[in-house]
Amino acid sequence: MSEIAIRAENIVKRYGQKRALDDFTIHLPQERVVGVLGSNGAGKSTFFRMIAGLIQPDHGTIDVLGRTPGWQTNRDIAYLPDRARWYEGHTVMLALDWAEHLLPGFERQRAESLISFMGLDPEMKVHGMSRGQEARLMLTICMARSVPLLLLDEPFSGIDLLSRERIIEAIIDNLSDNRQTVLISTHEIHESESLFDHVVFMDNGQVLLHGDVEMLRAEQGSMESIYRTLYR
Ligand SMILES: Nc1ncnc2c1ncn2[C@@H]1O[C@H](COP(=O)(O)OP(=O)(O)OP(=O)(O)O)[C@@H](O)[C@H]1O
Repeated sequence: MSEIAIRAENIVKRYGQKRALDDFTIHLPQERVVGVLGSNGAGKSTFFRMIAGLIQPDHGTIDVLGRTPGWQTNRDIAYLPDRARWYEGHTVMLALDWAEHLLPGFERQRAESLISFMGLDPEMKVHGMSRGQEARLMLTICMARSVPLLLLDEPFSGIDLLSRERIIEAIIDNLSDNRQTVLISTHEIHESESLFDHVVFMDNGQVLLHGDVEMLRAEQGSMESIYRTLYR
């Protein structure tokens, strides 16, 4: 039995009347690639923000790598948020300089080879980038960090099919030589299905189903067909 990376017990998180997480309980294994799946508003980003220590539960407990999330745990987490902020005038290279100075575990050489794999021009200005180029840069900055936990919130949203495939290839390549736990939230189940070792299906702030992909596949079919059945 593998170790637990994230342990959430009976979490409630409210925004006004809305319960973004509602008695949410999950234990996620270490050193696996976990797909966090669910329709719009299911609570995926709320869960990720809580793991990153950006928001606190109103009720329940969460521990991440054995500790309560907060500024102390953040050096062990590379978080790809659903939106980016860049410095005015930064180029791709300057963004890497910034990351190298500020982000614990950032490996410059790995970042540079990912930049070329992702087809990004190092001199390109970050403010003029397309959504797909920006997503590739954000992902590069996350994946170049040698940290135990990677949180990728919607890394494929708004990205064309070929870029998506390239990103998935980069994630798989990057993982083979790393002992990281990776959480990926996505709606793009069809293309990303091959990535996951473990999946969590969420709805209305709760867990509908979760488990080891091989086992679920043997019992119930592809993740895509399970998704279609669950959210019909
Ligand atoms: N800061 C906020 N203020 C008010 N409501 C919020 C806030 N953040 C999330 N919510 C609400 O909580 C619920 C869960 O949102 P969340 O962003 O976690 O879902 P999600 O599964 O990531 O959705 P999506 O796939 O659309 O990104 C939604 O109903 C959303 O409107």
